[in-house]
Amino acid sequence: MTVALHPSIDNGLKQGSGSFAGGTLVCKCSDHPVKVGIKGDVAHNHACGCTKCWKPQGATFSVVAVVPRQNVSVLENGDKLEIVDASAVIQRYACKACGTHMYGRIENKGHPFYGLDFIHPELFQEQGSQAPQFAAFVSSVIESGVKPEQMAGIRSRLKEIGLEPYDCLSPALMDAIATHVAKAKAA
Ligand SMILES: N[C@@H](CCC(=O)N[C@@H](CS)C(=O)NCC(=O)O)C(=O)O
Ligand SMILES: [Zn+2]
Ligand SMILES: [Zn+2]
Repeated sequence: MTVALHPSIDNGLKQGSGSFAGGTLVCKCSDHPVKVGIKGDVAHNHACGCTKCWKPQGATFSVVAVVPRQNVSVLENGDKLEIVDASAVIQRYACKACGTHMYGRIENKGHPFYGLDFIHPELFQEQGSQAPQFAAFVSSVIESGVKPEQMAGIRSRLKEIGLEPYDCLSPALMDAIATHVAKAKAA
């Protein structure tokens, strides 16, 4: 049996249209779902193995991407949202009823990713947003109960579907973070 990573990638990556104009993220509630509007396409979409990012039932990885925070607006039933952990760097707004994380926001203006919100593209009603580009925090899945001996199979399945596995973020994002830190130190 192949390793289950996440339902939206287990049958292979679905490439984005390249011209996704944005759409609406909808939580899992059948009654009064939370709806969040997103303008434009997502960026840096990736699978994340960390314990903090929301995953659907049975998934080993989260699929998460960023959008400019000004492109995010709560459209309906925002009273159902609560911050999962106010002390986390990323404040994740989840539906109190179904637990789905609708967006994550960084309030620390000095953070390298300040200005970007984290969202889960699988919650779009619409098709065509950017496909995942890589897998991050892969070793962290062990913290959720994956056995270390399963890791070789997980990494090889990620590579097979075209997601290079990293145990932190991708080199491009790690370089962007380090560049931000170096500039802040020099200032
Ligand atoms: N090994 C840790 C890693 C957590 C972590 O650092 N997650 C990254 C990727 S989402 C992060 O930026 N977290 C900031 C936050 O969760 O606020 C875990 O799995 O809990
Ligand atoms: Zn809900
Ligand atoms: Zn994560």
